[in-house]
Amino acid sequence: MKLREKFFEQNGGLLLQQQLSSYDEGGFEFIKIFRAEELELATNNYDADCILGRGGQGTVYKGILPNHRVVAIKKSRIVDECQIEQFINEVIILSQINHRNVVKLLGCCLETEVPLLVYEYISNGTVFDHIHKKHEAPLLSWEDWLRIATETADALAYLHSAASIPVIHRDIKSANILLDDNYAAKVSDFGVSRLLPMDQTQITTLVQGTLGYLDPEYFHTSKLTEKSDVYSFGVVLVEILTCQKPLCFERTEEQRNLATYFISSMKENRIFELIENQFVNEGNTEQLLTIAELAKRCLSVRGEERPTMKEVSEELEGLRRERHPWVQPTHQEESEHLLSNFSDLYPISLSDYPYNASGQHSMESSMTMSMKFPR
Ligand SMILES: Nc1ncnc2c1ncn2[C@@H]1O[C@H](COP(=O)(O)OP(=O)(O)OP(=O)(O)O)[C@@H](O)[C@H]1O
Repeated sequence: MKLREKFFEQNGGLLLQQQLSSYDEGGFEFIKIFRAEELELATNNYDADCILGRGGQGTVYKGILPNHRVVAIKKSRIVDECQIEQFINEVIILSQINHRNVVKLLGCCLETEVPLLVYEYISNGTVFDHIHKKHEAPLLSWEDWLRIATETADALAYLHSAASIPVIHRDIKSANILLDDNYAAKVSDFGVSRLLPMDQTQITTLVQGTLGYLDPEYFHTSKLTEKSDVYSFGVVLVEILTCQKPLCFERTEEQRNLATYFISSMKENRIFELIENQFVNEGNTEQLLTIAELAKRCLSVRGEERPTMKEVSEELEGLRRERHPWVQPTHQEESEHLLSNFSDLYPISLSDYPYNASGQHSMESSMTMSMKFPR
């Protein structure tokens, strides 16, 4: 067997072909299979100067194809079975999705030692960088942030209900929302996303996600529903409103987890102490309060009390359409410690959720999880 064919098989090529044909007859047609040489040429042989970023799954390079199209190429880290699964998963999910606020997968390459994914290039970095690296560029206006939040909510509403098979993203965070030339939001990183069969409203899974954004109910029960993305989106909303990181060990214990700190500030009518000054100065305090209320509902401990992403997106869209009475001015700790803190912060009574779908006690499954630390 030729080396290319060996890698193709090793990289899950056959599995991918098989999976794609079982989901959607046309899915694979939109995805180009790149030759290894094409991508080597595009990235000047994966030159370090072309690196756009690094994530849990691997390194992302900027590349230029012979037709001058600029692309982002994700090169998986040393391959193990779990990463191959995440890789195939991302191809399958993204091949089903077509939305202006979801990053487009253009193709993949399987004939190399590690699999490669080729996306449209999104030029303006991540929401995380824009919020937390204010020294590098001025903070966008509140109006821009409201639009970015609305676009993200719209993409999630689409994933949950309008895509051919509902998709739960499972790792919504500001670092996974990219911004294009016009600062339009593009949801990315579908490595741990799940397709939700139509006849199932929840599935039991290994808990995946990023601390600070992770739905406490899902954390305790391992039962995955769309409402976990609603929770994580709520954290992103609070992150935008306050320009603070979801988890920060430099803050006092009661302020460490932004979501809980935000909720307690709401209860004590101290929310304007937390909201970014620039947004307050821009003038629409009523709108900021409405968004804070919406974020609070997204962060409800019980998933069933959270709104759907469709409701969230409609509410945000409604706010955007309102006429504005203002003018827009031109360390890492031990994971066990973290997880026990997380349980303390969200004291859900486990007796409320004693069993998961397979009848096991939910604690059992919440012991096995794949958790990321926010960068
Ligand atoms: N389509 C793209 N266009 C431009 N830059 C991108 C693109 N996709 C990813 N990046 C950059 O590469 C970085 C890492 O990408 P990504 O988060 O998808 O990798 P990952 O390995 O899946 O990470 P994670 O740990 O979140 O799973 C991003 O933070 C971003 O800076």
